[in-house]
Amino acid sequence: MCVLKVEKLSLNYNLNKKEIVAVRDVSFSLEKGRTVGIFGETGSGKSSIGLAIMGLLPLNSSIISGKIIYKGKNLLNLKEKEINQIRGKGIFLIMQGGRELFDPTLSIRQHLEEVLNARSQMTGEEVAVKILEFFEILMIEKDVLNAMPSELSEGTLQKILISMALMNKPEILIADEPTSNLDMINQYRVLKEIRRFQTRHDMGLIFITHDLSIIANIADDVLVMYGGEIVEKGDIYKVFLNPGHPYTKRLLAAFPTLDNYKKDLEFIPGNLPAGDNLPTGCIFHPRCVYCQEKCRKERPFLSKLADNHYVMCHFVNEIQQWSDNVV
Ligand SMILES: Nc1ncnc2c1ncn2[C@@H]1O[C@H](COP(=O)(O)OP(=O)(O)OP(=O)(O)O)[C@@H](O)[C@H]1O
Repeated sequence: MCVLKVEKLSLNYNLNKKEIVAVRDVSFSLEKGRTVGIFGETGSGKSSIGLAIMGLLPLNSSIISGKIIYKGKNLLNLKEKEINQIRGKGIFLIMQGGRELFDPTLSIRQHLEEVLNARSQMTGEEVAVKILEFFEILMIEKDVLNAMPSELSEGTLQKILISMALMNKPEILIADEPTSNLDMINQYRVLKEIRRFQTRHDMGLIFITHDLSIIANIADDVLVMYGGEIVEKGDIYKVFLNPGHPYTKRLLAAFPTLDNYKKDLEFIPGNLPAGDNLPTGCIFHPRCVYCQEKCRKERPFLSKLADNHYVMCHFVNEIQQWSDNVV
């Protein structure tokens, strides 16, 4: 069952009188109990999508077009009071940058009690038991409860944010780089716990990251973003095993594995285009080894490569046949 549908979302930022294109024509849907992984380099528009869903975009942003449908309503048309009722229990966002999200004058215990008391009828004792359950699973020391945010590391704060999110039992969790400050062991624990929780509560998960290995580990479907656009999307196995877009192909070729250990890794020359100076035609054409005249002039649209596998490239079928040693 579909729990969230994003349709042709486009949004810009205005900075020093310049229009910065952050997201262009992004569409996807999230099913109950499933995970959509949003992958992209820094600045490719991932966080802006999460903020748009939550109605938390900054004042210098503007939605150019699109819809975000949740329980039959377009979230983009809701008043602040209405969207406030959805935030937390309906859709919960774990944002990047843990420390700023905590009130420096409140202890961790006060933060967590606030979350649990606001959302349930639990007694003080039940709240304490619940908090300690999550702490144990996520390997957080009990003493942390009485600490102030300034006394804790970024990694611990990140794990506390994740506990807060899961305690809320949201229908949809948007996790924006939730494990970026954690070491491998903690990352593994947190991902495992999120997945366990997801299965138990049938939670829809949107997982935003620039780490391909995490996407491979957690996502059912993946959106590969480049310069604000989805250049490839679909079933994780199809995209990873048979990438259709030249950008995805290069990314996966640059992914370190034991097989290519110590070999020169492939890289993509050039940089992500600036949002106020997007290339004409295909957004990836200045960096594409397969670039043709048409790519410089015409913007491609997502076309179907297979069931639940779409690629935004004029020459997707030809590239599959062209010599692989170009990549
Ligand atoms: N408040 C803002 N004002 C102006 N431009 C912004 C603002 N927030 C984001 N941008 C620009 O919008 C584009 C998309 O940014 P966004 O943060 O959504 O990307 P991202 O893929 O999430 O990056 P990261 O992984 O670094 O968080 C970038 O060009 C970014 O510089």
